[in-house]
Amino acid sequence: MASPAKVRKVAVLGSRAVGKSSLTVQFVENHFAETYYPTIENTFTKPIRHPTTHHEYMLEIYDTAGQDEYSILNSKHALGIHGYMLVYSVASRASLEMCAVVRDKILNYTGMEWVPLVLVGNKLDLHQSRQVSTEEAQKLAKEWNCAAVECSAKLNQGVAKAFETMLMEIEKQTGGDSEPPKKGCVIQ
Ligand SMILES: Nc1nc2c(ncn2[C@@H]2O[C@H](COP(=O)(O)OP(=O)(O)OP(=O)(O)O)[C@@H](O)[C@H]2O)c(=O)[nH]1
Repeated sequence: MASPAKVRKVAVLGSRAVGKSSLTVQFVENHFAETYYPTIENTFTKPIRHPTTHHEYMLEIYDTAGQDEYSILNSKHALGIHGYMLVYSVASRASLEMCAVVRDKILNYTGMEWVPLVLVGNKLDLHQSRQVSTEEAQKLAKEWNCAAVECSAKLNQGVAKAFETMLMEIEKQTGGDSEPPKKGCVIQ
């Protein structure tokens, strides 16, 4: 009998209305809704294959309510999480700035200097109203030693790649170990 796929837990974080739910729903259920319903908290699961090792994993995706500078990162955002997708809209500079705030909170909360992280620029289809260039996001990702991707949940462009990149970032670090890194103390 085949051994069960390894579970990898991913939290999707970022400002309100950047498309966290749309991205997740497009990836898991292959559809897109124009109507905006603010998320409270949702969990999704989907099998995924590592693009280079071709090993199969089960992704557990935590779609969160949008964060702002006053949100407190709670244990649900950090406990047992293997990787973080920090989502911004390419049409909103403020939402990119929020990714930096959220990243600081993750590092503070986990006590880590580095965690597997993907900077995800969504709403790539909004060419006319772009406020964040690809180069700027890549530069930031380099500073943070993380990956950067751009996508459109609406057009289903780059969506699967965003999650595959997340898996690769996680596996780069765990090297196949199923436990997320532990350091410092995590207050519950
Ligand atoms: N043009 C465009 N609109 C998008 C895209 N992704 C999401 N949207 C729209 O943006 C709005 C917000 O999308 P959500 O997925 O609900 O955003 P969210 O980040 O989950 O929002 P919160 O739950 O409040 O944090 C909705 O009206 C979506 O239809 C995209 O790729 N392109």
